[in-house]
Amino acid sequence: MTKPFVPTHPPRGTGPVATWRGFFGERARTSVHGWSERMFELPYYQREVLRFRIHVLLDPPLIEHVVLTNQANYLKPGLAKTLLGPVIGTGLLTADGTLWREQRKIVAASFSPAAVEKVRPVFGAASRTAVAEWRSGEVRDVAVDATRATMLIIAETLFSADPRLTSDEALCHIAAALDGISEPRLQALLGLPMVPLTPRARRGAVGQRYLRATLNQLVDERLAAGAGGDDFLDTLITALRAKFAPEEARRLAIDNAATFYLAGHETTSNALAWTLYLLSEQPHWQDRLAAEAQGALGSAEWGRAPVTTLLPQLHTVLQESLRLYPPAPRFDRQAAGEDLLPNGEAVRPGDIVSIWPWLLHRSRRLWDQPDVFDPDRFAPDRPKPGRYQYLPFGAGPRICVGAQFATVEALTILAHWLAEWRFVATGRRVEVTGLVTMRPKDGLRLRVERRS
Ligand code: HEM
Repeated sequence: MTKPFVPTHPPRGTGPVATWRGFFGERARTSVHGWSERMFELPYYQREVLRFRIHVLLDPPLIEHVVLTNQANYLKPGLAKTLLGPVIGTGLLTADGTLWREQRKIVAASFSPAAVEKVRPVFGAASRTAVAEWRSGEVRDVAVDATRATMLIIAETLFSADPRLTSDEALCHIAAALDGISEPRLQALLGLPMVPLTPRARRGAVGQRYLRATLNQLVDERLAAGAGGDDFLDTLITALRAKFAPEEARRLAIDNAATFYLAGHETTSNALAWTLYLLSEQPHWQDRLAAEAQGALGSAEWGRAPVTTLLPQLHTVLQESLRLYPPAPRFDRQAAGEDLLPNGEAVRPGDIVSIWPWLLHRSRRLWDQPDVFDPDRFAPDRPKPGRYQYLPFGAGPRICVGAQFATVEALTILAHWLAEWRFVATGRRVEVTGLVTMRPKDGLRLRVERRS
């Protein structure tokens, strides 16, 4: 019997956290920092932050009500639109109502299981490119390798590998753009002008301008060439032009190019990094998965059967990793009208409802030993967790449109890497950081050793 492994998580306090702490110090940098123990037990919690009343939903029936049953009343929050608007405009992630529905219909086909199967060879090739320069025995930041691999994959699968999206310069700008997105949130909350005040916010603004300008250029070039190709961007432009007036179609093409470029790589790269961290601490799991991956990659079924079937143990580990470190640790909605939650709490127009996979996935009411790494909880012979209890990809009609893409991509990359390489912890403490997505603080430095 091996000792239960409790992977890293931020310290927890005993009492409620003061609101101001959300704007200064570690909690302002790390959204999952400083939650009190109580929050991992409660089904519901209410707090006021500046002029907003926030309902934190920690019980599956409450979540089902908001994301499914009465979802028409719950929109993407105004604050998120203010912060993300300069980068992703009114693309799929931030749009509501009819504009959202039309865009979802347009992009759904590009992310269907059949479409994802078609791009699996790209995932394999990117996995091999990423390790080409690795030297056995060296210590590397594998979080950076994961980001590069997922970024190349998005650039290749969605934008036919345009070099303006894959250069080192692009990589730096995009990382800064993402990092700077939530920096001016106090200004946004107070309704003040969104002037970048901190160095991080200024770097973010430069990165965001670079991304928008590059995608503007890309879309205009595609439009000038007739957008007759069959990659994601050309398909998107053609479908948008069939539905919207030319100028709106052009703007939505740029908004969605930015949306998919940003939403489509950072989350998956964080999932990869957290999985490698967990495995570096659990060598016996790593050896099991290496054997499974070697068998799958060498079989005639690779490339034909679904990766989830060929890599059942790796799939349980990925699911457990997404439970412990959901790359999107929270997502919110804002009430359009009045409502009554199933627990009897009244919701007023403008209230925020906040859904926290980070808290929900570690709730002591819902999980057995929630802080322990135990991939077997996802084994096929065990009962599946409830639909609204485990939501790394969200739930309801707005569930992540890239969930299948991300799962197949992550499993493919991990299979290639684990089959050939051993990832060894260096003894350095790993900590969590991030406001919008959750990643290892200061990267993930691991020793990589070639398996003989
Ligand atoms: C492990 C990887 C990923 C995770 C954990 C993740 C997580 C999520 C979550 C939680 C949502 C729902 C947010 C909400 O309801 O407010 C979401 C939405 C979305 N995701 Fe992902 N995502 C991942 C990968 C991807 C990929 C690979 C793509 C695209 C290539 C993508 C594109 C999107 C888009 C466009 C939406 C908005 C969908 C809509 O509102 O209709 N994501 N994602």
